[in-house]
Amino acid sequence: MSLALSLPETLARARADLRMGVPVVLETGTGAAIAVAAEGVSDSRLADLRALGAPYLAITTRRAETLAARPYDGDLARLVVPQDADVTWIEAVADPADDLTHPMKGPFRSARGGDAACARAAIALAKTARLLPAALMVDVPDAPALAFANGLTILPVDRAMPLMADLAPLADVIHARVPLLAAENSRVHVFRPDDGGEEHFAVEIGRPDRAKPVLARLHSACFTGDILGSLKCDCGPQLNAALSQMGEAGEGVLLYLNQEGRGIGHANKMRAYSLQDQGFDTVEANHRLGFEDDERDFRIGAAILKEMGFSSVRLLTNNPNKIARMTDQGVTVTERVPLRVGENRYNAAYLATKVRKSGHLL
Ligand SMILES: Nc1nc2c(ncn2[C@@H]2O[C@H](COP(=O)(O)OP(=O)(O)OP(=O)(O)O)[C@@H](O)[C@H]2O)c(=O)[nH]1
Ligand SMILES: [Zn+2]
Repeated sequence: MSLALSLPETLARARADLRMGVPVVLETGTGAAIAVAAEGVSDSRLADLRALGAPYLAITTRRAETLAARPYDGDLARLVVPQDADVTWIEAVADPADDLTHPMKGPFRSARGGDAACARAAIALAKTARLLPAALMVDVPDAPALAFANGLTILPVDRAMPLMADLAPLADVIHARVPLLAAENSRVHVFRPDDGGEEHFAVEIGRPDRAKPVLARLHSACFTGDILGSLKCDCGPQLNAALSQMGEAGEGVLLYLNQEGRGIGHANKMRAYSLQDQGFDTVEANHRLGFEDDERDFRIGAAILKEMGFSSVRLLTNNPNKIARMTDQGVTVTERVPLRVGENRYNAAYLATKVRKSGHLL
């Protein structure tokens, strides 16, 4: 018997550590580093890291582009933290909130050469923890000793990265009848991934015939639009229209995927909204934060559909990327059913940006 943690368990713990501001030790076969999330880093943590060596800040190339810093590592840059830099410097590099009022003055010095695998893993972890994609790090020679002496999680990067890239298996934990305003004969299913990540929901309306294409919607969580009735997007009206359409047809399946803010998490979506108040559009705001414009993983939607026995769909969407991703994953899209509702004076520019930059269909 062994009580040692499995790799998925260690990964889940590392993610939780980063969210709490706790350092994580990352190890490859040839090197190791200690990392903390840049978001909310404290003076004492910075001092702890300085005591171990020369700290650097790993950021994505998207963020580096805004800062005019050199990304020598392809998808990321490792910025050398100047001797006199304090936590406000780290926050200002990681978070674009004050880019316009207090532009960061470079030149930034990027590390070149060496292995960026630990930095890449730290950024991937920060993203899955729904934090800003930036990590304060120091290379350390004796990672196991450091982790053991301080009770820190130690993550083997070479095995963790493929695991993070894989789709975590999802289990249909429970389903129960929930009569909805739009459709009384409805059931809600809860799907739980085995990596400790977010649960997702499926609303099954009626008893759709698994042998025929089902009217389906892949809805991404939008707290502001779905719950608060925000006028900045079209999510709430789309959710209600999709459910009504399925109710009228007597059957359908709506997946409620907990990928808030196109997969960047709610705090980051609010950061993006704050940048939009400064004049950036939805795509530019994501990029300034260091994210791609869409960080969602649509394999989850396809996996849930298949798990429920659906292999072909009539998909309610204006997003051709969703159709492509379903097709890639072996779900046949027999028809695109347009879903254009809820345009108003606050979201007109947002919807136009999605058509212009994200390929959305009118
Ligand atoms: N990052 C970010 N996310 C946003 C913004 N506005 C809305 N969202 C999120 O975008 C997602 C909207 O997803 P969907 O309704 O599936 O929209 P879509 O990809 O345009 O596809 P269709 O609606 O199917 O055409 C939700 O997760 C929202 O929280 C924004 O300005 N920035
Ligand atoms: Zn929305």
